[in-house]
Amino acid sequence: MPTPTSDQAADAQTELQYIPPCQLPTPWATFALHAFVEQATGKEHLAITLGELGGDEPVLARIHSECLTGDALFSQRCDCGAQLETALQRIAAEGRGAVLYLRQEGRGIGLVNKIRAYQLQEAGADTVEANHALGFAPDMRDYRLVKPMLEQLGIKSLKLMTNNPRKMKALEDAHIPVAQRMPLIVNRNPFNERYLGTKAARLGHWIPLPGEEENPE
Ligand SMILES: Nc1nc2c(ncn2[C@@H]2O[C@H](COP(=O)(O)OP(=O)(O)OP(=O)(O)O)[C@@H](O)[C@H]2O)c(=O)[nH]1
Ligand SMILES: [Zn+2]
Repeated sequence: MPTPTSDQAADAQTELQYIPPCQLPTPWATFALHAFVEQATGKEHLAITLGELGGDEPVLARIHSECLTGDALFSQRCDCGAQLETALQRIAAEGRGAVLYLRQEGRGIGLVNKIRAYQLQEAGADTVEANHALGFAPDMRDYRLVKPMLEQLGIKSLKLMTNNPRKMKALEDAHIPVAQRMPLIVNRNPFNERYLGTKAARLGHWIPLPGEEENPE
């Protein structure tokens, strides 16, 4: 039996079952909600889309990592909930776009471990040190699913809302065309000041420190 090539192996790992959309009415627009079931893990990923996504015009998009505490429980410890809301609002205003909602909670360490990491942060660690103390790399996320999800949706290239250089690099490595990066700096508050500062200083995020220019490009 022939040995699978690495491409075939990667395809097998990223095999996805596509579930066609239902409507998702929100305060800003009625989006289409698509699901993708990752066969290897059973994880249920989502795409929230608006408008006609085919064609050569880059699509306004956000690739969002699950953050139950921020996205659903209003946590002010991070900027995730506000980023998700702002992304949906901007897409509604443009009339066209997509949010890929990837189920990689806690930068890939899961919800329970994120709660443990938060406890360590309450005891003085920063977000990177807390991950290390729990035996994890600072960022365990994997963006290999993005390409097949975009292909299914007919999206050729992105105007990507992000401040994260690692995400940009991961997409480049996955040969996903990003025509433009759009900063998404929202909800700075006293509870997430240190977290955002650590993201800028230790994870390289393009987030200005207080007093710096908002758009570093
Ligand atoms: N392990 C860990 N995960 C966190 C922590 N705070 C937020 N997260 C997770 O971080 C992920 C969001 O990552 P971020 O780096 O904030 O943002 P990003 O989406 O990579 O970058 P942007 O596109 O610029 O927003 C979500 O999965 C959150 O659950 C934390 O202190 N520790
Ligand atoms: Zn968050």
